[in-house]
Amino acid sequence: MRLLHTMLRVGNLERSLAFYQEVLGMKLLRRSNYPDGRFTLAFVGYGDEADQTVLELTHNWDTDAYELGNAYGHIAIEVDDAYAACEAVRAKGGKVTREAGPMKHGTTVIAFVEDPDGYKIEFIQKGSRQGAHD
Ligand SMILES: C[C@@H](O)C(=O)SC[C@H](NC(=O)CC[C@H](N)C(=O)O)C(=O)NCC(=O)O
Ligand code: NI
Repeated sequence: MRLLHTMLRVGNLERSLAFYQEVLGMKLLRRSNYPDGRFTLAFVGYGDEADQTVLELTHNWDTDAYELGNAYGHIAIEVDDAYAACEAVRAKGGKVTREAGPMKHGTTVIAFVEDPDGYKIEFIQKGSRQGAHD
């Protein structure tokens, strides 16, 4: 078995596709409209679904916003340099909600940004994990 995708409901698909492609550098892998169900699915990621876990952005045509609640955590992306990744996101108009640096109570270098719907996305700096727990 392997992880195939994480599904996120988004309020505005074009806005989300612009963010995931232009700000986070993902590729639009496929997109399908389901007129009978009045929704569109768009799969985005850093490589083919045959060997990479991807995001499934779900746009319900009649819903333009969601309550994310307090249970959702984040999606994590590995980056070479979390500090530089945050600067790049800012330069492209993205929102950094937690600056890069060692995580609280641990050593892994992380940062958080938010997507247009408010979903948190974690940057984890490659090779920064030293602690046994993190
Ligand atoms: C290792 C990396 O993938 C993490 O996500 S750890 C990030 C860390 N998580 C927590 O603290 C979880 C417990 C917390 N009470 C919760 O429910 O979110 C985190 O968010 N650290 C914050 C920071 O600023 O370092
Ligand atoms: Ni995490």
